[in-house]
Amino acid sequence: MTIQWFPGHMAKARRQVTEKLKLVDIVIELVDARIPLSSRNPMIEEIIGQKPRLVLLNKADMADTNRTNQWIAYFKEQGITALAVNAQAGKGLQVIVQAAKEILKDKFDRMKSRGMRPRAIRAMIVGIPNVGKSTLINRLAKKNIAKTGNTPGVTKAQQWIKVGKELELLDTPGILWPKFEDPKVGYKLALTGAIKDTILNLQDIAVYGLRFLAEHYPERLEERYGLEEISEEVVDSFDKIGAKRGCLMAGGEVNYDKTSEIIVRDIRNVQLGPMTFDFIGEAEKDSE
Ligand SMILES: Nc1nc2c(ncn2[C@@H]2O[C@H](COP(=O)(O)OP(=O)(O)OP(=O)(O)O)[C@@H](O)[C@H]2O)c(=O)[nH]1
Repeated sequence: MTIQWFPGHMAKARRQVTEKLKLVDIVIELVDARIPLSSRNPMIEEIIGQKPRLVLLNKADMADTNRTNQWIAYFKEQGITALAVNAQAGKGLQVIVQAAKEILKDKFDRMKSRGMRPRAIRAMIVGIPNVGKSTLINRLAKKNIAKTGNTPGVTKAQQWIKVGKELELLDTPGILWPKFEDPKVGYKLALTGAIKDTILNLQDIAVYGLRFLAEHYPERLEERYGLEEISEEVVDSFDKIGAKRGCLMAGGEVNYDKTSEIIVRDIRNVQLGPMTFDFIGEAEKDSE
């Protein structure tokens, strides 16, 4: 199964990102800390090419901290600096400028040795929908949105946001759409709110979520829904959850759509605790 959303948007977004890449020193790639692999655009390497990059694992407050640390180590092994942040609360943001400076040290040292005037690092944020791009930009911007008309090589004025003295951000982020062939990735995107439920079958998303919980966080199933395990016949578990949460139709039958909605919403809103759906092993399998 290949699901490709908005193929027209995809091509347009890609063109826009490619165009703006010329203006910046570094790309700040925002991924969802709950799905650091599934929330990346699969073409990202190809689109960004040799441009230096900083990866931010956003919504770290909603993810499993141990796994976030494992993912940071994983990116490091690939030669990529990754940081955990919470754009909403403004946590972890102070180190972004420092990390960007370190990544670009050689380039800026070379510029200096050629007698060029020191300037701020220019960056752009890219990421899939709903990953927190606007939240991060607003957090970093405070009130420092500045119009700079004279960016060399562009006719259209770009809006740059000053983040302290040392960093300038393009005010509009690049949107890179997710795309997947593996339905599992789709379920993870749906469970984290990156794609609408309507793209996939809601009951399938809920079943995936329940099975995932049973395998990796069984105690939380028990806590929230009073389930000790997910029965082979998953419908039995739906019956229990639906009955417990009052998702009944006239006649007392459990309403499976309503129950699915509750399960998906609970997972998405962290009612079952912070969790991470992607595992390092899955990344390693992909790169084989
Ligand atoms: N818990 C938590 N929520 C966050 C965080 N960052 C963003 N959010 C929430 O995630 C939702 C989406 O954030 P946006 O900033 O609109 O995401 P975006 O990437 O700009 O989305 P698009 O405009 O669809 O491309 C909002 O409800 C934010 O409040 C975070 O670090 N933690």
